[in-house]
Amino acid sequence: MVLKVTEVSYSLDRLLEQQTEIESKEVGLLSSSLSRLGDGYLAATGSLSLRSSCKRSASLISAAAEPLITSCPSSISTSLSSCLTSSLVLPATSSPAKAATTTTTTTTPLVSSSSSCSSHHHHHHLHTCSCPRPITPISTALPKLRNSGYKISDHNGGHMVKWLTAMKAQSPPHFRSLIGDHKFDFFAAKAAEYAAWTEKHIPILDVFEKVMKTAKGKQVAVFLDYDGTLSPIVEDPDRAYMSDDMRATVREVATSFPTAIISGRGRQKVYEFVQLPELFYAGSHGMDIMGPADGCNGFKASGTLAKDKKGNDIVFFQPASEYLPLINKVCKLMEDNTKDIEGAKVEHNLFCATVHFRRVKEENWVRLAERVANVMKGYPTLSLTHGRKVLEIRPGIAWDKGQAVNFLLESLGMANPNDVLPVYIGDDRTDEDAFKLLNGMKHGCSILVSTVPKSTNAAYSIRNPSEVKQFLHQLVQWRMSKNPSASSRSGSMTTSMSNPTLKYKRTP
Ligand SMILES: O=P(O)(O)OC[C@H]1O[C@H](O[C@H]2O[C@H](CO)[C@@H](O)[C@H](O)[C@H]2O)[C@H](O)[C@@H](O)[C@@H]1O
Repeated sequence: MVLKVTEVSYSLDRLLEQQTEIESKEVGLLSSSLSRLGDGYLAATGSLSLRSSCKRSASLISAAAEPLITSCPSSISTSLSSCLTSSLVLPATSSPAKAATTTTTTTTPLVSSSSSCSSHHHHHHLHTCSCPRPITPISTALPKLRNSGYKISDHNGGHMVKWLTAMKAQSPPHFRSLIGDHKFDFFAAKAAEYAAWTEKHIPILDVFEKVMKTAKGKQVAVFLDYDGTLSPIVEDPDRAYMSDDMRATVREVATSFPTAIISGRGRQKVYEFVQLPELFYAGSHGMDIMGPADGCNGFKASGTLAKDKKGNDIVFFQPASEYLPLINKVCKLMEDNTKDIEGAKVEHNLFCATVHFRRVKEENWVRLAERVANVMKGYPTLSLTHGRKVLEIRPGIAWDKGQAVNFLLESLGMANPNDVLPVYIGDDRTDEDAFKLLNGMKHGCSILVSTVPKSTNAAYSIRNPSEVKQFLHQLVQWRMSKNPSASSRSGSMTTSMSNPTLKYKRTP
């Protein structure tokens, strides 16, 4: 009996998205357990090669595999279940994951049977033969947006409904409400969809060497989104911590390449999470850029010079500074107007305000969006965008993450497209502006973080923060192999940017 790794991995990812309590260490552990198995199969007949040292991980893997287990005949399901839950269980001996049946895509159905196979008619049977088995169309399983009776009536209404529908589609599949073969088919079809999507947005880890060959003779610059890229998505935005491992990796990246974090969050908040003074930070979707005045990896940015509270020299650029009083006002209004909606949260991101839907019951989403639209009506100089279960209010100026990357490249003296290879990794709609910028350049490596197919401008894909860490690590290794003394520059980056004094004035 075989289970496809991508199936378990996919349902695990969905499950992890729903968990708020998992430490990122465990997430990494789980993901790497599965990714070590490649795109092959978990053979439950002999030994599974999943290993871990954490009981909670085991039960999570077990839960992730639950939809598959319930599709098996009970004898197999019991042994698989006990395999998965007996806390690791499994000798790291041979690699059944790389069984002869292994393929790199999942377009082949997870289970199959010979043409004479009678098990097609067995309701809870996991097939082991090779005839194709029909897959239930996913659309029947996708949840629909429920209308609470409110109407979104402002000029942005059309977009708003589209965004809410997109948000809904991002919700983890409700596999617990599917039964038997439907669960099985749902995950099989989803995995096949993802595999087809990765043909257009190739997994960067699969083509790392090839892509890095194009970096020969060029300066690589690294731009990283924060939420969903360096830290896993969690329910409470105040608890979106990055792991110590990830921090150490990002620090290494910054000692090897000019590096910036480009986030929708307020810059101060993202700095509190990352705590690395040697980087550039662009908060509020790029409207609040700051970095060490003595540069990053030998590259210095131009901009307004200032000092932080500790007296260190910093350089900053705030193209929307005059909007600050307005954003303060709208943020307050938004809070007052949404406080009766359970789970709604307004996050003040300095030059942007973010309204969170994640902890709001889906039947109240339209109601919340209506409140946002009503407040927005009074402020035509502001604009509205959407992200992962958020609506974001921002200054209506032509400035976005793409512009911020462009600004940083120019101010770091890296504007010549022949000499530079920018790498940008992000997971959200607002990262698309940066992907577009890179695509318009001569060289550029745009990478979307996603475990599900998404419409994107990114050329490459990567599954989750754990894989991002792996990619960044490979990048550092690549740099070291080209220039073993590269990391020695790190010692010079001593500027501390904690609690910097901000000056809200337009910079030249
Ligand atoms: O540009 P980013 O660094 O990705 O920031 C975009 C938004 O990220 C945060 O929200 C997202 O992550 C939260 C924590 O995991 C999650 O609860 C939320 O649903 C996501 O949308 C942040 O809280 C927002 O302020 C940022 O704008």
